[in-house]
Amino acid sequence: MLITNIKGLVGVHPKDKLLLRGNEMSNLPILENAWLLVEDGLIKDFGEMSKIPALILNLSSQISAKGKFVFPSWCDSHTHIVFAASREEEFAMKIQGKTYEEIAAAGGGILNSADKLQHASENELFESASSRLKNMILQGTGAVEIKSGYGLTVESEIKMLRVIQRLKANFPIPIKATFLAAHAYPKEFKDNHQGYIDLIIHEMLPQIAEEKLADYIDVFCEKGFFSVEETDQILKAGAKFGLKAKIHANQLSASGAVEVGVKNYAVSVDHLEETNQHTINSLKTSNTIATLLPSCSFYLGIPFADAKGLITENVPVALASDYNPGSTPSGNMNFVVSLGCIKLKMQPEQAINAATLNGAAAMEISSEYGSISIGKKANLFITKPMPSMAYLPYSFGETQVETIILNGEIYNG
Ligand SMILES: N=CN[C@@H](CCC(=O)O)C(=O)O
Ligand SMILES: [Zn+2]
Repeated sequence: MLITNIKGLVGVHPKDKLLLRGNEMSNLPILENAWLLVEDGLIKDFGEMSKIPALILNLSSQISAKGKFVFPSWCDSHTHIVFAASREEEFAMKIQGKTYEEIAAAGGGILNSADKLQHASENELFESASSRLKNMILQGTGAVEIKSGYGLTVESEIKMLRVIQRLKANFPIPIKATFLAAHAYPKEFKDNHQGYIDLIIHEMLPQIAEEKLADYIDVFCEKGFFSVEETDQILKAGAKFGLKAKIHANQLSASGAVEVGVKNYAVSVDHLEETNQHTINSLKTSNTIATLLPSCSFYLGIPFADAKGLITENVPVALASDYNPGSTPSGNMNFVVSLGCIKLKMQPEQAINAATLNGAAAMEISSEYGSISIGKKANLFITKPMPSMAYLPYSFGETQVETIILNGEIYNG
């Protein structure tokens, strides 16, 4: 497949650039008036139209992208798209002024989702997650991480991870699975935290490792959920089974979650709405990525993370959707990138890098995805005609994504 007359080929980073931090985040290389050749699902070559080799121009399968931009697909490194039911009754409670913590304490929140998921069949979960994933892909997402965490029993956590495994087998994009049984304490373990942690460590983890059902381990480290000490214990147990950490940190309070993540070599610490200088200091000398989820802040009305502070201090920042039924009922990465600019005050270049190359890095797949480089997977999208690259985040709420290409082939859903 040959794409010609591309107004702007976005994100042509050198192939060995696997993660961006500091000033590098402002550098989004764009090749103007370009062509791109795809072969065997990979980016074979690209260049300027004025220098296109005649041999290539004779290829039969050509797409003209006149006036349009080509982007690497969004890499969404934090989602919870396997769930049994939406929670719009909580939406109404939120509008009345109830906080996330109050809704959870009133039996809503994660436990509400867990109750519904425990009663859903694997097939039902697969069907509904497939439809969400298909919609995300049609909005430009070409790599995704998906968490368990609405099971909260051995059987239902495994059920969720099996659904993710089926999604991996049935979708043409890379999918990473994260084991998040430490998402909330089930009611029966409310006063017996160690009992539930033991269940995670001694019952769930061995089975998950045995069946290779997860790539990462996650903990919701937060007041009222899992303490720093409990998080440490669970992450260390996960590491023994070969699962690296990606954790929910500093969403509602600066509780020491980021620090325990860094201490356990987390690939990423996610959320960070409650960022302070201490949080930033603990990250700046580590290899941990700060994954920010601005559509969660937008929906819950909680603070937006300090993206600028993190970038200034050389911390690599990724953007992800956090798609879930409670705090972010949307997987639209175009909106996430717009919010990155509008609310996190990231420049369009920074936000796009954060949602592509750094998102891929937060799933440890940036050697194959997240930028336009020769030899990388051809997961891309072509926009509608646009005046400039920045028009995409600028025109929030209106999709600019027109054609999806996955593994070098057009994807129609
Ligand atoms: N904070 C923890 N987990 C999700 C929300 C889960 C839910 O409310 O169902 C999040 O990332 O925002
Ligand atoms: Zn989350």
